[in-house]
Amino acid sequence: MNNYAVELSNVGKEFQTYANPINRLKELLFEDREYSEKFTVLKNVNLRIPRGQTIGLIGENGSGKSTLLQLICGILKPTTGVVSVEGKISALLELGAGFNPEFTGRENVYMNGAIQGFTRAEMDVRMPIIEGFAEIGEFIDKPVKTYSSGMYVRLAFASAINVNPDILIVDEALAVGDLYFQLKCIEKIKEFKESGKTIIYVSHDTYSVKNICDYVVWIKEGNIFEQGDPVQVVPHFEDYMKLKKDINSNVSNKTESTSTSEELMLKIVETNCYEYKTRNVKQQFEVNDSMTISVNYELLKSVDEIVAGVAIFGADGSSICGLNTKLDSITIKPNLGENELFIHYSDLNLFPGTYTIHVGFFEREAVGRMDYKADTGSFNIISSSYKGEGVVLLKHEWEVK
Ligand SMILES: Nc1ncnc2c1ncn2[C@@H]1O[C@H](COP(=O)(O)OP(=O)(O)OP(=O)(O)O)[C@@H](O)[C@H]1O
Repeated sequence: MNNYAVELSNVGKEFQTYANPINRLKELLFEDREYSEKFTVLKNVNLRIPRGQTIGLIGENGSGKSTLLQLICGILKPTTGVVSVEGKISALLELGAGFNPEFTGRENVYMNGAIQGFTRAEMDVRMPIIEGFAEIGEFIDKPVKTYSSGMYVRLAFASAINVNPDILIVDEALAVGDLYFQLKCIEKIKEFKESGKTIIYVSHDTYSVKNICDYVVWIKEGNIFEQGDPVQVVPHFEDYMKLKKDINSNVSNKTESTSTSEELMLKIVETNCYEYKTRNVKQQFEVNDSMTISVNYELLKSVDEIVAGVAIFGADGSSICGLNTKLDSITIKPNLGENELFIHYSDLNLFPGTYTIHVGFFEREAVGRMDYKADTGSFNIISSSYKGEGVVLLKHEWEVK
């Protein structure tokens, strides 16, 4: 047994595309002529995933992440190169893949088990565990085509993780479920990780990639563009995506406000800006002023721990400073009912302009959102004299030699 769960050597994947279905038929009938075009999705990919690693795949839409996962799962064959996998894979691929919509949830779970090599008797033992984890009630005996996307992902995750795989593949699935279920999944993924199993995690949510993964691979236009420690690679990717958005500036780069209405655990009520010393509510600050932001929130359900985040954005939507209590090793004691949280900035050093405040509350891993409010408050920086250009007044000294 070697040390790698997955090895890709010079892997390439081409798809044949047809301008219309007639061309596909023509190609079948007239074998000597080509009516298709070749479309290269992956080029010369070399990747080794050590056993026990949690690896994140990131990349913009259409970069080839899902194709790569399908090659690892054996759903697709590579056009060039070799894919070798050691161990049993269980994949939670993008919504829509995996289950037969005409069959009931239960039938699909049994089918999934059979594909994984389990006998009916073995699946009889696992079925109550899967059913209990998914918590979809009587829908387990209804055709999957009647499921909401949330129900689908609940069953898909429960079924994928409870068949004792060596390698778990999670593609964008956690983004669909409600917070309560996300928390259960994150716990389960952590358990899985701690037991030394391999996880391949694909997500557009770079925050969760930084939190969950030990290693990250950035796929760009079908190639590995950068790989390594998530703390280093993810910011490069974020910068690249931000630059792209700035170029296509009609696309908003702000995160929308969200709260999971199904399982509301926490509600952000109000955000205010105060003068640092007097604690008077204030909207306008001088460049070098200090400021306090207060966040009133209501905790509606008891939880073990919560993480709070406050981010300041510029008028153009650029992120100026995003902080959270987990990154600063601050623990918030979760008290049911109304609470007030303060963050003190001792020296703003921002240039004149309007700034907006985004506030978010997360579960203890800071991956699942309990509530998030974009533009929940704002403040202005004014200046009686012209001090410079840009966003931030960096502390500085001039020297001439
Ligand atoms: N069966 C197919 N036939 C032709 N082209 C395909 C096929 N499957 C995928 N593609 C193309 O391959 C490219 C890569 O797709 P893929 O789904 O792997 O990207 P991705 O990085 O997972 O994107 P996303 O983040 O949007 O899920 C896309 O341009 C897609 O249109």
